[in-house]
Amino acid sequence: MDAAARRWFDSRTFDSRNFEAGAFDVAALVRAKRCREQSVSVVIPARNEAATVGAVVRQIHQALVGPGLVDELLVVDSDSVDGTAREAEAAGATVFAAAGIPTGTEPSPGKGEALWKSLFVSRGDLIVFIDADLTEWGPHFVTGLLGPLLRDDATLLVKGFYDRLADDLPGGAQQGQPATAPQGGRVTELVARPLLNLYWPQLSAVVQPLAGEWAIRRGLMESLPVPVGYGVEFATLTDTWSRHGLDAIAQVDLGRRGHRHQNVHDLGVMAAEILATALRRLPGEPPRIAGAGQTLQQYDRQAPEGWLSRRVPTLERPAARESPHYRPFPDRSRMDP
Ligand SMILES: O=c1ccn([C@@H]2O[C@H](COP(=O)(O)OP(=O)(O)O[C@H]3O[C@H](CO)[C@@H](O)[C@H](O)[C@H]3O)[C@@H](O)[C@H]2O)c(=O)[nH]1
Ligand SMILES: O=C(O)[C@H](O)COP(=O)(O)O
Repeated sequence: MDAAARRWFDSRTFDSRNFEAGAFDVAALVRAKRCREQSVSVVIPARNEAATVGAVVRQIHQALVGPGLVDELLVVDSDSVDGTAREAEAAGATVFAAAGIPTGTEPSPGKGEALWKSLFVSRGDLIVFIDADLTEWGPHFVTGLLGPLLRDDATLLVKGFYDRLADDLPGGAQQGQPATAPQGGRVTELVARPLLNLYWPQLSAVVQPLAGEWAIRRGLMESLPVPVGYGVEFATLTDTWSRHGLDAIAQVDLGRRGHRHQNVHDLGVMAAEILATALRRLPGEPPRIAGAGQTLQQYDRQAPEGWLSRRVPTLERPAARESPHYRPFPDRSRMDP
């Protein structure tokens, strides 16, 4: 392993269960938050997650909003056509439709778009992103991610990591038996990790570079360009490293994580988005993405004429703080009790 990556792993990896006794405890985090005059937003991007978003919101609401750790709990509804917004609201979230958030830009579908737009409607100094499709997880995801940010001002970005459950893949849990090996994270293992090892070896010790559970200081997030699609995690990680160095990043072991798996054709589109995000960031003249590269052709016997033509979103939003629609300073008066 790259020596810098190894040193980083040894010094910047934490465990949400035993990070210095009490440091992940809700009461201790609330004290640290108040002492540092920080406010916290939890943002959950959700596209057609009616089946799971309610439980995710409810658990965070019950465990962390009441005690005062999370100041606002937002769901950004990313063009859902199911009852996502209704479920999220009933569980206690404030819901914004991504397409309705005024940013002066033409709406574009995608997860990155939802995260970028959340900056325009949230107020926290610290922002925690949590996926809406989680099936095995807990509120310690949020406390774990906040711990390093509330402990050390030099930490700007915290990535979660975990064993990724994949019950239906080889090595996954079968018939009630625990998994022999976590086999989840196909795009992570087949695309993101090889890319990082080849071109960003300093980041090769980030255990889950694509984790959808991460926390970031607003001052950093508002300064970064954001791919509208699934490139958002890869971009945030590599851009934070190139602008602020390795020690601005920390990672936290959150245990185990289960989520809804996408099929391999859908993951193909995600992989293409991550490749486009990475190619754009390679040193030197960025290779042009040909017009036709914006679609991915996938063979499918059932499709008309045998081929699916999938759009690959490669658009990136400029740093939010460059937008005249962006309010740069959180309105703390509305957040502190
Ligand atoms: O257009 C979209 C697509 C997804 N989502 C939401 O984003 C989250 C993650 O999306 P998902 O389709 O579940 O992604 P995964 O297959 O789980 O992909 C992994 O890898 C992605 C690429 O890095 C990350 O963005 C994900 O968070 C991470 O879990 C979920 O809450 C989705 O509802 C949106 O809000 N808008
Ligand atoms: O992060 C990933 O690699 C994708 O979310 C795919 O995950 P899965 O293989 O566990 O479905």
